Amino acid sequence: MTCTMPIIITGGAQRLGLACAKALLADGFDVLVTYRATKPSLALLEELGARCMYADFSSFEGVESFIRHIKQDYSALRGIIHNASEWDSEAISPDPRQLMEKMWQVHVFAPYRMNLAFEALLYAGFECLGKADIIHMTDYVAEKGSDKHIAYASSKAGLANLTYSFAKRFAPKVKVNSIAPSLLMFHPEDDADYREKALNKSLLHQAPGEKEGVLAVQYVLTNSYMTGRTLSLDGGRHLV
Ligand SMILES: NC(=O)C1=CN([C@@H]2O[C@H](COP(=O)(O)OP(=O)(O)OC[C@H]3O[C@@H](n4cnc5c(N)ncnc54)[C@H](OP(=O)(O)O)[C@@H]3O)[C@@H](O)[C@H]2O)C=CC1
Ligand SMILES: Nc1nc2c(c(=O)[nH]1)N=C([C@H](O)[C@@H](O)CO)CN2
Repeated sequence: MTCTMPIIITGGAQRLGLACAKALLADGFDVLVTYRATKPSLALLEELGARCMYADFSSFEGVESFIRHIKQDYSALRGIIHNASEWDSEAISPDPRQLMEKMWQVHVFAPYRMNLAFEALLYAGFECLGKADIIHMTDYVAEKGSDKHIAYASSKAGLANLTYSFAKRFAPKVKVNSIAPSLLMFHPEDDADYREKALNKSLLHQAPGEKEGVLAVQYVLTNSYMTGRTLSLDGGRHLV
């Protein structure tokens, strides 16, 4: 059993999760990142002081195994950021049952099961540090739906709803909030036409990058009077 009280970032070996891990390490947090595929970023994170733990949330057993490892190694947690996600579409996933199960497994069941399992550890973190947080990384489409990512959007809406229930259940010790981004960053393979259309979906016409997601996480973690809420990061997309 170690004496650190980490904040867990699921799926933290790339893009937003990685940027959050680096920023929170610089802010002085103990950071534990979960990864599935091995990536060069893991060595860098370990060099910076993070612990990197393999976890695959695509099965019930994978979630249970991760919970067992955390409970074995820690008696308290500063928090958990449910960032792990897959943005699968109906176009690339022809089997509706498989797609829906996959999206709800990673975006709803895994966070739900972990939140319940880590209740006592989060309370212990609160007793020691005076703060404990759960952050759900949802999506703008949880509110509006998406014609090309129907199952994905529904599962992010499920995750958004968990925010309300866990905020009630864990109050006043653990704050539970969502961050709901719209476009943060493109993928290298996105073509010019796609990029233009995506940028035009918001009032601010930006793909702001990881840094805006990081700032949102830092705000939620610093804040002491916000729970059961969603911080929207969408460039005013709801007004277009
Ligand atoms: N990027 C954007 O513009 C937007 C992002 N968001 C949300 O913000 C968050 C971060 O986005 P982004 O950085 O782009 O995410 P990415 O898709 O780039 O990364 C997600 C991470 O989750 C991990 N992951 C996926 N499935 C599983 C699983 N079953 N078990 C364990 N780990 C898993 C992946 O690991 P591996 O590669 O090893 O599978 C990967 O490291 C996500 O929740 C996303 O939905 C919302 C709106 C816009
Ligand atoms: N897990 C992921 N979720 C999302 C991603 C992603 O790359 N991984 N990307 C998006 C898009 O940026 C979209 O918001 C605009 O094209 C949404 N969710």
